[in-house]
Amino acid sequence: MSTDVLMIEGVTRRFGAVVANNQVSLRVRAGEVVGLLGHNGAGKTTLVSQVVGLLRPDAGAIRVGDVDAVADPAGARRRVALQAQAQAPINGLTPRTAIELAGRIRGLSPRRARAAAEELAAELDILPWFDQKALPEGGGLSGGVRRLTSFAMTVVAPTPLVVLDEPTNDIDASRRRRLWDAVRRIGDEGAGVLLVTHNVVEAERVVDELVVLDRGTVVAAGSPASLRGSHDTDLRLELQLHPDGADPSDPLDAVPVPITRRVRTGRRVLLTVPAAQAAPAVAWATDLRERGSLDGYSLTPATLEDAYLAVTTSESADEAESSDAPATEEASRA
Ligand SMILES: Nc1ncnc2c1ncn2[C@@H]1O[C@H](COP(=O)(O)OP(=O)(O)OP(=O)(O)O)[C@@H](O)[C@H]1O
Repeated sequence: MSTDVLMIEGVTRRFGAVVANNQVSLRVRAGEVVGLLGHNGAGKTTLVSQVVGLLRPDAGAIRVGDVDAVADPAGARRRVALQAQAQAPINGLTPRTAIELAGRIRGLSPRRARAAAEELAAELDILPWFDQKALPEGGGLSGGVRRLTSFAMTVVAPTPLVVLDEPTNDIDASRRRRLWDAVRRIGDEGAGVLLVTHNVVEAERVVDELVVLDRGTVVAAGSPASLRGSHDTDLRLELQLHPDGADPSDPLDAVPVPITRRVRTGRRVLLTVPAAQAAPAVAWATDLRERGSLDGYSLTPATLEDAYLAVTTSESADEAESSDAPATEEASRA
């Protein structure tokens, strides 16, 4: 028997002229955490909506376990726990009640639901607000505590497939770390997890596989190590520009070492440099900083984020709307 808890094959979905998903294929096996990465509007939520039966694909197949999710969306839905991108409607409830209720709806006994809610609240560090009511218009509980409560509601009972759509939005750094650890634990306990996120750097710690969507199409897929792959011998030289934004690496000819990639986000410029060029690159950046042409710089190994930028950044980066997406990118000069 296949251990696939989710199999997506050749899924295409259009909205008028927009091809939101174009021949997308991916699979999630039991015990595996698969990250789905992509810029704003890449088609991630459209894909998730089809997995849970909220949208029908124009073409392609989706199976959740042994169920054909296109023919039997209700049957598929019973095998999926979804944390949607929108906050769960919990006004009038405390996190304790909301998580227990979700557990009861998913078939836990009252005793087991109570115990599971308390364990999750401790794991996610939300006990200080556990008995505090969510009030209308965002009152009573912060956005981060609401998001963590939604996550706990999603994972309170075992489900073959867990789909998390941007679960870390609004959450502070220390609780994000707890949430990532909980995601990994849920996979290790046997669920398949499809994790939609913008957070490439943090997701790398917990995912087994990554699928990168760019304008509806899968442009890369594989383990974090294999995606970093060819970039292992590259270094990242990050320049911090002055507030006036003057960029000493523009034009690229001004840089005395070969640059394989240049991406600018605000006052940050990421230059990908071959490892063999580390010494002249540092000498150049040090000189610029001493002359006051830079606020600072750092030289580090290339990361998964660099690999991600390499596959998603087009020469006309006009879709780059998100704050963590590149603003501009220049072509290579290897
Ligand atoms: N109901 C809809 N009607 C028309 N166009 C839509 C609809 N839903 C999504 N789209 C379009 O489909 C494309 C993919 O959108 P989608 O929300 O799936 O992207 P996303 O990767 O989830 O983005 P984000 O990271 O911003 O949530 C976008 O161009 C979007 O404008």
